[in-house]
Parts: sequence; C-alpha cells; structure tokens
Amino acid sequence: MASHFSDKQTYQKDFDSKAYLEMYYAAEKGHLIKDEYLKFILKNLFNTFTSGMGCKGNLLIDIGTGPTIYQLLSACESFKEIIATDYTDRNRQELETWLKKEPGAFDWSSVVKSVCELEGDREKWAEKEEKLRRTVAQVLKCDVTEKNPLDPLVLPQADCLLTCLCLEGACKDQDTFCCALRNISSLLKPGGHLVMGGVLGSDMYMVGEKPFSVLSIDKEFLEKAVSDGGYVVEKFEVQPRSDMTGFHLARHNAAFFVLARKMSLK
Ligand SMILES: C[C@](O)(C/N=c1/sc2cccc3c2n1CCC3)C(=O)N1CCN(c2cccc3cnccc23)CC1
Repeated sequence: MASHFSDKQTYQKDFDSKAYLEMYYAAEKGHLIKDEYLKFILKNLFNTFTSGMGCKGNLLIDIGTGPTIYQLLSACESFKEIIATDYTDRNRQELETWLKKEPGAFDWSSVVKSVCELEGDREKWAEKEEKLRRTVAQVLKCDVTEKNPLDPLVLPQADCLLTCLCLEGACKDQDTFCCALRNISSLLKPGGHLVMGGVLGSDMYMVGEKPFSVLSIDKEFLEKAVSDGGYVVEKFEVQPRSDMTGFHLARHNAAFFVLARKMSLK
C-alpha cells in the first residue's frame, strides 16, 4: 500500500511517462494489455462510439488523458474535434510527440490495429492514426480538483466527456472524487454523455520503481457518485480481473466501463 497519497506535485515530479507506457501498454507484455483491461475498454469504447449507441457530436474532451491515445481511437470516428488534457507536463509532452510523429514517440500501432480489427479492417491502421492526429485539436493542462479543471481557459461545453483511469488516481478520498466529478461535469452540455473507464478495488500501482496511490472504489460507490453527480447511468459494465500475473504492479480486482447522460435542467 502506498503509505501516502500521490498528490499532483508528486505526479508532476515523479510520474515517468515513458516508463509507464512501457510497463502498461507495450505490445504483448504491457500489464494493462495482459490483464485484459485494454481489450475490455477498447470493446466498450468501440460499441459506444462506432456502433450506433448515438454517442457522436462536435466536441469531445478527454480528462486525464495521461500519455496514452488508446482511449481516443474509436471516439475520433464520431467527433469532429477532440481536446486531450492532463495535469503533468511530461504526459502532455508525450502526447504531442506522438501527435506530431516526432522521434521517440511511443509505438501504438498494435493497439491501433486491434481497434481497426473491431471496426472491420485491420489494414486501415495507418489511416486511423492519421484520422486521430487530425481530430485532436489541442492538448491542454487540466486539474480535476479545480472548479474549472481547464482554468484559466473557458471552453464551450462539450458534447461528450471521456475519462479513463484518472479520477481514481487523482483523488485522495471519496469526497474529493465526487467533487472532481462535479468539476469535470461543468465542462459537459446537459444531455451530453459521460464515458468513464477505469479500475475497481485498486490501492496502488507501480511506475518503474515508484508506487502511486489509488483511491479504491467499488461498483456501488461509483454508481452512486455518478447518479448523485446529476447523471442517468445508461450502461455499467464490470470485468473481474482474470490474469493475476501483474498483480504486484497494478493491484486492482476489476475493470469498469460507465456510459451516463448528464440530466438536462428542465
Ligand atoms: C491515466 C494515467 O495514465 C494513470 N494511469 C493509471 S494505470 C493504472 C493501473 C491500476 C490502477 C490505476 C492506474 N492508473 C491511474 C490510477 C488507477 C495518468 O497518467 N494520469 C491519471 C492521474 N492524473 C492526475 C494525478 C493527480 C492530479 C490530477 C489532476 N487532474 C487531472 C489528472 C491528475 C495524472 C495522469
């Protein structure tokens, strides 16, 4: 158990984006690949964004993107513009490096190919990468603990809010989680969709030699937090964790996927 809370300064100072990418998303051996988290999330994102669930529009904001783009691959088919956001400079830098095809960019091609396979044509992976690069308009700093997480920017409200593996890493307790959910909800239009993926029952995860704390949440807490946050839950999937090999690196017992709609005022 990480003895202390990994606050935003710790992330800014100690979160090694490259080590994280290698450890969790490297083809074949990445821990979130082997333990099926990624397969589960990609299938749910595919069903939500590209198979007629009606989740489409002009603007999607991804909150706490981290240094990863897997979560945007299906969304870029249904939204004209995507804004990626993260707290740490190195995560945003890692995203920019991939978006600009600069040297040292992480190789996402095997993940891109699996999403293209879901969409029906594995060969289209190069076009898919280019489509994503064209759709991500900006990479902004965000802090979910702020009333306006994008402060000082004030953006038009988004049609969809996406957030994966962020709030459980950013929030030290359940109250902070609920507050952060309300903060990010201010960025979403009434009637817009919240799409959230992550893990249940985790208390920490390793990045290189460093432990990062995780707020351990369960299905009941999450369902209540989303409903109390002003949403109607439309879909809530949980996948218990099967493969325990990477257990000591990222202790969680299930992956979750939530699709919810922000209630309109009237
Ligand atoms: C998504 C991620 O890749 C983290 N990935 C992973 S892998 C893994 C494996 C098992 C368990 C867990 C887990 N997690 C996240 C925690 C749960 C990332 O890099 N993050 C998320 C947390 N984030 C912030 C920190 C502090 C404050 C913030 C304030 N606002 C916005 C963001 C803030 C920084 C960027």
